[in-house]
Amino acid sequence: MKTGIDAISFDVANIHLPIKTLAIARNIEPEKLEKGLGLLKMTFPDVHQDAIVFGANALTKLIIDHKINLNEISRIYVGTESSIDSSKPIASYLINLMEQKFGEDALAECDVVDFTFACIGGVDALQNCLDFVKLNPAKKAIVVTTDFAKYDLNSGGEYTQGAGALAMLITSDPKIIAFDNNWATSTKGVFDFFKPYRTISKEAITQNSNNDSWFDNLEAEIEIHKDQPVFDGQYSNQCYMDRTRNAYFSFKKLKNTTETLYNTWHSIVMHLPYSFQGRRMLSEIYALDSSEKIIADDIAPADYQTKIKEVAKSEDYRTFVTEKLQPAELASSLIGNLYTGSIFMGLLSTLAHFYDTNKEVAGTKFGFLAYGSGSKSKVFEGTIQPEWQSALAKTKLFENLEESTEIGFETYESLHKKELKQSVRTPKNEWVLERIEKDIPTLIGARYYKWID
Ligand SMILES: CC(=O)SCCNC(=O)CCNC(=O)[C@H](O)C(C)(C)COP(=O)(O)OP(=O)(O)OC[C@H]1O[C@@H](n2cnc3c(N)ncnc32)[C@H](O)[C@@H]1OP(=O)(O)O
Repeated sequence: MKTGIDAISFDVANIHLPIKTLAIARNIEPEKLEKGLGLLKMTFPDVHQDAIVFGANALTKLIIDHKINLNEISRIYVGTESSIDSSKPIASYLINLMEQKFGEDALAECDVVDFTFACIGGVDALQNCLDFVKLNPAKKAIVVTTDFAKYDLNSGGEYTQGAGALAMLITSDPKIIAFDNNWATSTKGVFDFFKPYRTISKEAITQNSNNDSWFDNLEAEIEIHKDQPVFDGQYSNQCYMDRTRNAYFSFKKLKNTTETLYNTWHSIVMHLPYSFQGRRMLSEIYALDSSEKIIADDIAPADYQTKIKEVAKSEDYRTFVTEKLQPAELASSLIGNLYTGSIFMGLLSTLAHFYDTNKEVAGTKFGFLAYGSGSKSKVFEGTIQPEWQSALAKTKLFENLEESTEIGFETYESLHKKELKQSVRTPKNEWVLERIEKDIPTLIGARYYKWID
């Protein structure tokens, strides 16, 4: 029996800052960001958008565009690292919004939950849903990945920001891709990137707030949770490389093959926190798994990294990147980081590219290398299904991204600081954040959303 993705929808922030504008404002060479990291545009949420809005929009599109009968949906599992609540999952908000749109009992018997493990939470949700459908072939599940990748102003992560969601229907008769049963995992507990609760004084908050009454009853010190992570960029890259390399070679063992695994994959889809992360991280695996022994067994440790860098610059590796990785990078360059959604956007970008260029890829195998900080990697593979093109006909990824509205640097900074009160774009056919309760004691912090026709 096959299990996999039957349909995909997405919603990304539809305003963006050109990366060149950010580079100039921050005194960074634009070529470093454009040619070194592959960044062109950075999407950013509008005033009325948050992770719940993106998730609800992607889910609503999936249900409407693919005429999904909600009685058939047994699970909605959400991958996210942008939760706004330690108790109530984003999945609970999504159910509430689907009830508003499709009827009070629309998903009354559906199991819903959030999965959090940095950027790999969506892959964890997918793996669970695939297992569920394998056991219950008549049932269907939906995986939603939704995030706002927000970094501090002036930080090394600032140029990798982005925001949006994907929703994927998982069935036992998938039209887009069927996943194989082998999944390899590599895990290690580290602090490369995380979003801890931090202690902050009431004085510091009130000094930075224009709404003092909100803080009147607070203690002198409180714990706050920031959207922005604490991270060590170069260390996070090292963890990414170590985990994916280990998972890749475990995957070879699972498959009991000595063949160069990446040669068996038509396309490679990796977690892309920025467009060129995959190509910068994969050169080591490319060299180690080569039949030509690019890296000799007796190489001195001091020469190892130099050799990997040489491989990354070689003509052979560049050709390999163009053929196998570049299609997944295209959307990332125009969006930025989607955290849990990045790997799935890579899949959609690859398929949308082949769709737009009329390339038939049915029957080919795609390899997936997922990563989440903290840290965990999963390697798995799937086969593209004969009906992938008809299943993607409505998606129009690149046409949609073309319609994004450019914003200037001042607008970006005021959105980042939450100072802007009026949306940049007038919402249409989408969910919006209406208000956050500030007064009723039993509802303080509750978020309310509405659908705008
Ligand atoms: C969240 C996760 O998924 S964990 C894994 C990734 N980590 C993150 O995303 C955390 C947040 N981001 C960050 O910390 C940073 O943005 C990082 C670590 C991703 C990048 O760090 P930076 O210090 O900005 O860049 P770094 O020095 O590593 O690389 C710059 C690249 O541009 C290249 N470059 C620099 N200047 C130029 C130029 N003028 N023209 C062309 N290329 C240039 C460099 O050669 C280098 O590429 P190479 O190593 O392939 O040769």
